[in-house]
Amino acid sequence: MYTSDDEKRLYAQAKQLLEHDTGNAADTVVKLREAIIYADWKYYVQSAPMLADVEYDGLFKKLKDLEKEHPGLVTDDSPTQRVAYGLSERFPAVSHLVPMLSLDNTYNAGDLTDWDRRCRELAGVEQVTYCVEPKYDGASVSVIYEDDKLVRGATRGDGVMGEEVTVNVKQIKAIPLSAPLHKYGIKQLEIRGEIVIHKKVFEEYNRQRMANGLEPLANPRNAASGTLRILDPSEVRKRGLNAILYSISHHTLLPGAAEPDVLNTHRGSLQWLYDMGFPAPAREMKVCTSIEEVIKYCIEFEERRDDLPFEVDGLVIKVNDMALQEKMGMTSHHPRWAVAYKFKARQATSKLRRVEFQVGRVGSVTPVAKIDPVPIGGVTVTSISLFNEDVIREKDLRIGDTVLVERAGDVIPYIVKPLAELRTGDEEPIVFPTHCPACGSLLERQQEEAAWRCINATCPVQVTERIKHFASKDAMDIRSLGESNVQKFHDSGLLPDIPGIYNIDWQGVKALGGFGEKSVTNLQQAIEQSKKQPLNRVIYGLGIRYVGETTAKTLAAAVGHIRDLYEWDKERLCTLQDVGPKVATSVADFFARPENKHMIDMLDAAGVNLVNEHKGQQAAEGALTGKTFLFTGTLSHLKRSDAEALVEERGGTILGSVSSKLNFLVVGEDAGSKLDKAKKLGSVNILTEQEFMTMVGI
Ligand SMILES: NC(=O)c1ccc[n+]([C@@H]2O[C@H](COP(=O)([O-])OP(=O)(O)OC[C@H]3O[C@@H](n4cnc5c(N)ncnc54)[C@H](O)[C@@H]3O)[C@@H](O)[C@H]2O)c1
Ligand SMILES: [Zn+2]
Repeated sequence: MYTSDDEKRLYAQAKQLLEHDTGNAADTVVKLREAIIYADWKYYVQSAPMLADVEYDGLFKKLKDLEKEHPGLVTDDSPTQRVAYGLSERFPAVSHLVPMLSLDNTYNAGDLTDWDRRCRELAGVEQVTYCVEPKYDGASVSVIYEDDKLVRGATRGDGVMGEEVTVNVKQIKAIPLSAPLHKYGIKQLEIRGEIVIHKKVFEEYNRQRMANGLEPLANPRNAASGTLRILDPSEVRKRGLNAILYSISHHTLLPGAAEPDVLNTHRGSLQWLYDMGFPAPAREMKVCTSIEEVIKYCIEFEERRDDLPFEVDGLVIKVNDMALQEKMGMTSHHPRWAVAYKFKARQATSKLRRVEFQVGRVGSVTPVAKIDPVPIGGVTVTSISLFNEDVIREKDLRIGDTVLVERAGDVIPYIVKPLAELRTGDEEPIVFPTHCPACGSLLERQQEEAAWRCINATCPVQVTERIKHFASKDAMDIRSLGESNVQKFHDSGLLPDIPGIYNIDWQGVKALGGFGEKSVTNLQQAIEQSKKQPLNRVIYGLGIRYVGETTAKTLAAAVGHIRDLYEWDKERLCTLQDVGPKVATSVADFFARPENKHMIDMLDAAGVNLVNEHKGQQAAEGALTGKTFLFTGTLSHLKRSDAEALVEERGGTILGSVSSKLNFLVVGEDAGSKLDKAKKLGSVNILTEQEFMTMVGI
């Protein structure tokens, strides 16, 4: 449909339209339409989005605004006049009882306030009650029940006609095959919802695809919509789809029956569906009586988005009163009584300019992509780790490529893929160095390892990285000795190695300039204090390969003095919890090396604590040993990370999800599906935050 030259031109056109307005409205409208139609094709037909969602929405809004200003420029085939894309010829087409529309979008508090004002004007009331619910990122579906039986399931298709996928919908266990509708006087009921795929199921599915040499799917949405349209229902069943049914779009009554009251409000209808066994978001929904409350909830919810089992790309705000909804009506594109509040974008495109190779503290060489700065999810991204050479090869990345970048929540940004269709032929391969960029030693790669390593123990970059790690927050926590100070001191010969921290020539520091009396005193104090840190922090700070904070705690707990570890061989180390052969080998090698023993002697001489006074007391102290915990919802007294630390300090373990292995679920405000699941299991002890605090004695 599009040649590769077309694709390049349209991509450039879209980017240009986003950046500046061309003067001529008629011309801009044509260009916007062209770009949007192309983006739609990439997104819906090819499932390979070319633009980030915000960019697409930005183009769409520009077109809408221009058309509003110049109504004469609106054409019938403008994307603003279309409901949606997405009909294939694989399944029979069926008409929806009520069109399945899109949603209008908002991105910030200001947009929401404007929308609220328009709502109140349209509704002709002073105050509107809203229901706020998650905007599930999956594939929309419409299901119809008649005479208590599920009779039809359909995709959204073009909004008017959808694909009939009843057999596949019946494979989804969350969707009841029957419901007692007659009891409420209902003959026919059409419900709208979203077919979703659990994040964990999605990850597993992608792992399998990759194991079979297939490219992983970009997101759970594509996985859900793809699966719904598979021709083999038994395959659909295997994929573990889930569903959320979030609104009643149509109903007819049995002859003589009265309209059930529950259908007077959106909230009432969701509760009713939920009580009948439908997967309605009755628990996840919040009723708000003002837009300020809506805004507050939206902001809070966005922070928790990553805790949810499903992908959520925003919230949907709906007018609660059904009579008002009716009164407000819809445009050809979206209902006027609902709006989406979209979370910060997680994807964007940028150009890969070059790749730098960075040496880490254990000598592994990591390729880091330098891209044109691009804002994603509230931060500007310029550098992205590419992990290792294999990742570069698998993704077939080249210098000069346009790349799709994603940054999800706290997760570090990564390159999803290059947009190969935009290549001009001038792209260049990424050449991995054969020698260490810091010291020039020949790099080595062990067979079972992904990374190339510099094995020169005195490699200058490795040395500074090790010092930085030792001083870092989770290790010795020497606050004033940040990364830039370490670098500065090392470069001036004042900080040759880790023990050197305790032997800094302060006159030399003062001579460097930039350090006042006060900052030197602060630094000295921070260094002095670090001498008292517990042994596990020292062990973690030494930067032994594969020894993270947890393993460092295990090692420290097992000995009375760090030198005791000199006597531990691999077999004995393997008897410790969570220590496998790989970790054991690394630990044993570390403590066998004379230079490391020398370093420990130096730390000892400097007065750094190397003993564990609590050896043997661990069991007594570990009041929660063997117990598992999980926190959900918003805690009001404790920070989540502090609460988790309280459990771990007492020997307990934090789990990632609710399962039969979970002993205690601590529930904060607005707890969601985890609480429901725990209640369902019945074996989990549910605690309030206060009960938890009493339990741990604070
Ligand atoms: N990146 C691109 O190139 C590109 C191209 C085309 C479209 N898009 C994206 O797709 C969007 C348009 O897609 P759309 O028309 O599906 O609209 P949408 O994704 O903005 O919202 C509408 C959909 O939200 C879903 N939804 C989830 N939870 C819901 C709930 N609780 N209540 C009501 N609806 C809920 C429904 O399936 C509904 O169809 C654009 O805004 C854009 O972000 C991106
Ligand atoms: Zn080196």
